[in-house]
Amino acid sequence: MRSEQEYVDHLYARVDALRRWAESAVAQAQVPDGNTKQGRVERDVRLAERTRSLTALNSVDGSLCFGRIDLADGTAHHIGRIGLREDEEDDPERTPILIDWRAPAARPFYLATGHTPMGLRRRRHLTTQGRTVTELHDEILDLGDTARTGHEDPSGDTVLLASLNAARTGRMSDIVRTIQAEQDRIIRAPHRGVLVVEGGPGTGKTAVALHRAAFLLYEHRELLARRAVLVVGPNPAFLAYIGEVLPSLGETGVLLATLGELFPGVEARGTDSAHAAEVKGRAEMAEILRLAVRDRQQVPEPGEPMIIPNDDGDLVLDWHLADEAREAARATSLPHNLARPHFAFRVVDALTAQLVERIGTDPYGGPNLLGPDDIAQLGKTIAANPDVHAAIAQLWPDISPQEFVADYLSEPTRLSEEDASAVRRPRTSPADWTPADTPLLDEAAELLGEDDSARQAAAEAERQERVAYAQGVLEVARGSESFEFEDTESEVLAAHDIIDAERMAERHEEADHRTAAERAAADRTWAFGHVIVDEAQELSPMAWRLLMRRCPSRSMTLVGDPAQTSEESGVGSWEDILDPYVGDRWEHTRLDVNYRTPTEVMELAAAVVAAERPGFAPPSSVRSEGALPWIRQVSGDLAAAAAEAAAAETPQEGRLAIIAPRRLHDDLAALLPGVVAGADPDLTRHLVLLAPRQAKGLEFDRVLVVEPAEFATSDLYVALTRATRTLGILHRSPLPVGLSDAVAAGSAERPD
Ligand SMILES: Nc1ncnc2c1ncn2[C@@H]1O[C@H](COP(=O)(O)OP(=O)(O)OP(=O)(O)O)[C@@H](O)[C@H]1O
Repeated sequence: MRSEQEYVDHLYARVDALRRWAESAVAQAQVPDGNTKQGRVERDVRLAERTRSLTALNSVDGSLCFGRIDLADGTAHHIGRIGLREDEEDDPERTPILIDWRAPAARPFYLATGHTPMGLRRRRHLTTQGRTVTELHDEILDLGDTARTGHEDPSGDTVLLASLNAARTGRMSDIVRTIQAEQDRIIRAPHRGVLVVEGGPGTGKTAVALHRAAFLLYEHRELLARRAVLVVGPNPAFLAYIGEVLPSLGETGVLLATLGELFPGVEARGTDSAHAAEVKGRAEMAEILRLAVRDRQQVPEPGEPMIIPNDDGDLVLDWHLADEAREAARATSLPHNLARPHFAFRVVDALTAQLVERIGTDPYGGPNLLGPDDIAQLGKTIAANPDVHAAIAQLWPDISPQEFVADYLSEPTRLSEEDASAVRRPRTSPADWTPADTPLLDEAAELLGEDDSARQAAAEAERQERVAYAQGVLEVARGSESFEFEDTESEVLAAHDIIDAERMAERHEEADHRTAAERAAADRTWAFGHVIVDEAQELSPMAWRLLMRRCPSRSMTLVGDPAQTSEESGVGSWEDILDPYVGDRWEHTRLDVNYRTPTEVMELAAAVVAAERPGFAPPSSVRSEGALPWIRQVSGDLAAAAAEAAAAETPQEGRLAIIAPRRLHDDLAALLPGVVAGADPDLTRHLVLLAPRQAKGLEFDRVLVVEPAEFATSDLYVALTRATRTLGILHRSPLPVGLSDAVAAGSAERPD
């Protein structure tokens, strides 16, 4: 133990020295090398890299080193959260003193067995508290080796079980010390495309997905630090629950978001009925919206032309003229807003021709009397006529995605009356956007085209200002001549002239210090380097369209469990989800061991699904609590009985969740001091009140399920599998069949 403590002390001394260095390096990196663009870019890259190193160094305090492998050749490596080498001054060879858990050399720590020792003699787990080594657990992998350390762990899973038995904190922690072999294979899977990780409750899908993100960031740092990784989770409480895992592994280039947060500028906090969410999520919505956009490209009715007053004579915008302009604009295949100038151009052109024809016709049949200059002048007047603009805006309006979707939802088309009335929503404030609207907004943005002309114009004006300033400084202004971009000669001259001025102007540009993840969050068209989707079974076809747009490389990890699907719009099969995007070029993996739920609880939960799906195979639990779940029938006030049971169950350490139908929440919250009913539960409290769907992905030491007959089967399965220790059920209505059968079979206790 002493020599391990000395080794760990040495590692921390190195971390402290590196941290001091990184702190001053970050300060230095803020100053650019020279004032060139190259200098600034290098400064930004250095700053990002050093800030990342500092974050990683700061994150390791407390559990820097957790393992050691002794090889058959007599060498040993310590394994930790980061890689460390000796200081160059002390050791010119810079010998590695700690191996990053993600490095290939660390792999045997996770994979070696007595059967396949991978060159190892021994595997050691170090447990530390702060910087102090408190326990050692050794596994002998070379069975012929008779040397003993006195720290042998014959079962080999003491450290794993200690971590599984630890009281929960309301925040998920990393599993880097105890990643199991089947999980390690997924975390490090070399597959570059879509990897599906399927597994029952508690099999570590979320943990594995997050560690895979950390691994990929290590393996492909160059690309992923620039493009960022997106992690999509089902709701904000879940994101808060998993939010500390990647920072604890020293990773920051990750954006955690719910579907409702993936359309920048819109906060989708509203809720839909199950029916409305299902309709909005259907694949057909893409075509329906496409046609709805076409509906916004209108023409006057035949025989009912628009008459536009004009100084040189009224203009007649009739069906024929508008239809030709519309066909020409549509033929560009550009999105609606980007095709609009083509429509406008055609209309103005045709109206000009109309006027030229009317004014300039030679009564004696000769050629038109107007010359090119007259015609150009007429065209300019028409193009500047506000009534012409208004007519064009009426026929082919410039629309934002928000306006368009709000309009569509206020008068839905191409849906059955039943579906239309489920989604119909009067145009009100933006606070009404729901997560199921986000993919519709995204689809609309694609169909309409990014209307960033105002932003571009502002940026261009700013750039021109900087250029003008720089030009003044450089004294390259050409007398009184101002830049005219209308004729080629001045354009060539202007372009030539401003090259130096532009370089100069760049020096005045503000550098963008945001991280890739921050920039990605604000940019709808950002292409992420890798996308991880948790609870992937819940997403609708329309949501998949959005996510696939965010990941053109199709480098994705999708984790989920079809048996836990609760959303009506969720896509049932991986084939159905993926076929439209990657055909059959995706890989499927399974996790079959449940690390969360004790055997007794899992058995009861599995009975609920098996009642509907005979032959259902649940994951097998890695441990047992020795206590059967209890089920109690209440004849009086259910909320009062639940509050009483909760008070008796609330642990000193760890967390208790009451999972109850929403209709009981207000009554329960009134009876339980400090408990809040609401959409955004605080999971760090000792007692948490949740509706079944809010419990998705979460876990608690103890769980109390109230009135299970009111839950859909998949929701009940989720609720029953949240407990790491004990489960109790209270009900007034008769139990669902699966549960009553399980009680009859002796899988639960029935206390009086
Ligand atoms: N190798 C491991 N070492 C320690 N703990 C682990 C390991 N694998 C999983 N766990 C723990 O098991 C619990 C369940 O893991 P996780 O939430 O990732 O499962 P899941 O498959 O996503 O479950 P669900 O489908 O119910 O959301 C977590 O507390 C996690 O930390």
